[in-house]
Amino acid sequence: MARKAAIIGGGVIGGGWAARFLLNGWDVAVFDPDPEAPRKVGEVIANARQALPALSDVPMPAEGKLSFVSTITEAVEGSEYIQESVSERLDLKHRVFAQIQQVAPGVLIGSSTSGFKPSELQEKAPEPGMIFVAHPFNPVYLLPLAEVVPSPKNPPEAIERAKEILREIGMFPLHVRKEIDAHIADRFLEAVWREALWLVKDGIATTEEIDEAIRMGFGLRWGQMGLFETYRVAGGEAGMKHFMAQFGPCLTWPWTKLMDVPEFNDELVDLIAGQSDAQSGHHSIRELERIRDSNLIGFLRALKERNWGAGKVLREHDERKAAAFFGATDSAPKAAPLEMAHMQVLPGWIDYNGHMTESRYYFANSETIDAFLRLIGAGMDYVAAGHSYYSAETHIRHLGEAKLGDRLTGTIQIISADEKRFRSFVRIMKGEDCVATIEQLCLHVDMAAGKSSPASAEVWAKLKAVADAHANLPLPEGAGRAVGQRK
Ligand SMILES: NC(=O)C1=CN([C@@H]2O[C@H](COP(=O)(O)OP(=O)(O)OC[C@H]3O[C@@H](n4cnc5c(N)ncnc54)[C@H](O)[C@@H]3O)[C@@H](O)[C@H]2O)C=CC1
Ligand SMILES: C[N+](C)(C)CC(=O)CC(=O)[O-]
Repeated sequence: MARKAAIIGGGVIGGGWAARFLLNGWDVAVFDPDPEAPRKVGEVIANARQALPALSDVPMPAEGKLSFVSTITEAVEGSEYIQESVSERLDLKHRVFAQIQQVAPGVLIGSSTSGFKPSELQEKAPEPGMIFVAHPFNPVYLLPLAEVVPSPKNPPEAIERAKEILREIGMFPLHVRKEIDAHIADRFLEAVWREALWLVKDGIATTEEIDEAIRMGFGLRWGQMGLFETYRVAGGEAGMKHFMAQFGPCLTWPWTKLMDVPEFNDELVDLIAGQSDAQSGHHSIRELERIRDSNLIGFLRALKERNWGAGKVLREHDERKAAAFFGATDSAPKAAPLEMAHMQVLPGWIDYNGHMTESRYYFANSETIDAFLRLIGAGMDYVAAGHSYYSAETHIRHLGEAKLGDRLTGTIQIISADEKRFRSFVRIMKGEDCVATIEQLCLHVDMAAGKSSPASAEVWAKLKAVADAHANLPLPEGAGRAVGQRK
């Protein structure tokens, strides 16, 4: 049976949490008194369905069941985990915790609060030890960070359990050891935000110029190395000490107005909102969300390729999903092609006919097969130990066109398999359209001996599990075709 999470508060952040749990196979019950909440959450989930699977190189678990309920009691009933994401007001959060704990004693309650300390959230609660901060980042379904902030009242084992649940849904729980207003990351964001407000208010820069200063430079650096590692490199061969010596004196120069906050009034709001409208008002918020998500996917996939930073978290999550895929009987392979690879058509893939060049279809097949090989345990470790699968024969059919920027998905169906070989049928999908099929025979090889050999028992068991499940599928249209054969 699927595990259940309750999401209390279905706004921007609650919707993101709902999507993350749901797409990782949990049932989700959302409670929010706003009658618009189901629509809003639905739109966030629709975006997430386009985005999150594109980060995965193993089949996603079957989506959980989503329900919108009319009471907190219904939401938390049977829930293993509760995430509170109501508006940022302490009195409201206290009321919500009291209602939850009346009916769900002993259940973990993470709060999305951007700034309240856990000891503040726990005041007057019947079970303070079950309430802690789990502060996410928008979009919650793509960004892995969740700052987990306990107070001394939280039993360490409860916090460890919460961190494990967050890992299971692909997040990176950062344990904040000492509670502090606004945790770690929001202190940072607040500092940058205040500085930016000053720059606009003082007429130094527009909202657009500030955004360019971030996204054309240090914003790109931060996404992959953070602050300290970046500055260490900036110190040159002499490293961090040299960097500090060179830039330390700036600390006493007027390089920041941090503690001096601009007066928050209508004039400031109009100034910022007006410039922001001029900068980005030609896009709807949903459009901006989709642009943001697609950029993040490209960026995160590049990091995943390098097994670096947030990309490492994605790989670890894939490993967990792969283990679950062959583990529990209810998540065993199903009689359906497996969605294995996600790609985007890049400029270098386009030929003189203005569409994706033929060699890239072979590449797309390789991406799909390689992901499948990793899934069945025949990834790079297996190769390093001297065994691999080699391609023996391939037949590509071009059925449609892929153009620059198109997002493609590679699915695989195993037509037949034994200990020494498998015959696969890969479909390269552009949305609902199949733009190409690639049929291939792969042979298992002992690389030192240079000849075919039976796969290891573990690899064969997994390959057989998929082949057995796919044996119930009809033979794909086009399988076994020869070049030039009439339909
Ligand atoms: N928006 C952001 O960028 C981030 C916000 N957060 C935090 O997440 C929490 C939620 O923020 P947002 O989603 O941005 O706000 P939001 O305004 O989009 O959503 C808040 C939701 O809470 C609902 N709500 C109000 N009273 C409720 C109650 N008694 N029971 C259930 N739902 C109730 C509202 O109807 C609304 O849909 C806040 O604590 C915020 O600090 C955390 C990370 C980022
Ligand atoms: C602006 N904010 C304080 C609500 C931001 C966050 O809490 C995190 C984020 O997603 O930027």
